[in-house]
Amino acid sequence: MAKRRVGFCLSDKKRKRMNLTAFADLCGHRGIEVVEIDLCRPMASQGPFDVIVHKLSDVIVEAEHDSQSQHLLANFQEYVSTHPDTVLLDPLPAMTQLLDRFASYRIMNKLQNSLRDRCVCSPPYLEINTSDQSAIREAVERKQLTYPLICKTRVAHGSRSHEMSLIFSPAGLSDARLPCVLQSFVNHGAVLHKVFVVGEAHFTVERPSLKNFPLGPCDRKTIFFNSHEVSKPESCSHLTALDEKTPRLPPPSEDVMVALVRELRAELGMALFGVDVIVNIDTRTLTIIDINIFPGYEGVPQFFSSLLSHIESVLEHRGTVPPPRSPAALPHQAVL
Ligand SMILES: Nc1ncnc2c1ncn2[C@@H]1O[C@H](COP(=O)(O)OP(=O)(O)OP(=O)(O)O)[C@@H](O)[C@H]1O
Ligand SMILES: O=P(O)(O)O[C@H]1[C@H](O)[C@@H](O)[C@H](OP(=O)(O)O)[C@@H](OP(=O)(O)O)[C@H]1O
Ligand SMILES: [Mg+2]
Repeated sequence: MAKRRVGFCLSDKKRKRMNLTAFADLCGHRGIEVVEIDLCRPMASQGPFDVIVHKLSDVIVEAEHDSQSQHLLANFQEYVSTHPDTVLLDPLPAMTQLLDRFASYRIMNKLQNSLRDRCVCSPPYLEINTSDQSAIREAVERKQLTYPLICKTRVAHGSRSHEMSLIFSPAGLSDARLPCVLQSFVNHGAVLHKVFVVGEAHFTVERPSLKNFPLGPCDRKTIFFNSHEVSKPESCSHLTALDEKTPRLPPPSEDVMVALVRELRAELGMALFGVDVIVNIDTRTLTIIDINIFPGYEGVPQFFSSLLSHIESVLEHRGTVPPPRSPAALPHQAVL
């Protein structure tokens, strides 16, 4: 059989972090050649590719204002449109929607409707595009968002997207940096469950997370933080330190996780993504707070073998994959 070629299009940081060289060795033993794609050179001269695995989130975000990134992206898109048989992990429109929290929160909201009987939800939120303080206060009340609120940048990926804040009162709303989402903070005992999906497989790891806060407005100053300081495996922050008396909740049931991943996989039409969930300490409801494109899979020793199996399965079933559900049917959400 002719050698199959899989191109990888990753940032230097991502390539090193995932140890692509080690993965290429593993693939070599199965007759699959791994090629590192250089987006600065025409892609056609580096092909052909049976599959391309990529994380172009930084390039897509930069291409909004940077002509060099626009050229890199155009090079990629040109190859994709002229080689329709090449399978993309993942399709560009599917992953691009997750770059925008306005879009990904609509997906989370939709998911909570389809998984209602499984007691899965996502916290109420607002899309904020205006600096009109009275309009924001009014919308927070109308939508019955509860304080504290967590404020997240509209752009969901890249180095600037992890700067967040906790807002404790209507007066603190002026600290929100636009455009952003405001989301009700849910007490969850400082435990984050990161679900990492690779094709048909998924793995859950526990991470530190923000500690509990008293419910309701108070005159505390806004807390600014970087999400990577609180929810990486090595994170050790005063914002995650729980009172020792706080009881630990049992982990979410695997049945519910399976249902959640199945629904999300179909909804997104993606194979490499992560979903972050917490368990509400008052209602025990499984609460979705974030969906990530091609995450780090830290703490998942099966990542390489699962990725290889998925690539082999894609190669085997090429041309017979059902199309993803249309992203058009998302509920309307007022933007402020
Ligand atoms: N609604 C919420 N209620 C309680 N805690 C939350 C909520 N949303 C986020 N958090 C906390 O803030 C952290 C960062 O949130 P989020 O996952 O949305 O950020 P991110 O920058 O997109 O993270 P990632 O690195 O996974 O992409 C979470 O790990 C969790 O500790
Ligand atoms: O595996 P987890 O802990 O979920 O962390 C991921 C974050 O969720 C992603 O947001 C990071 O991607 P960006 O650097 O594109 O934001 C992603 O960066 P990476 O693409 O360099 O792996 C990871 O930091
Ligand atoms: Mg994220």
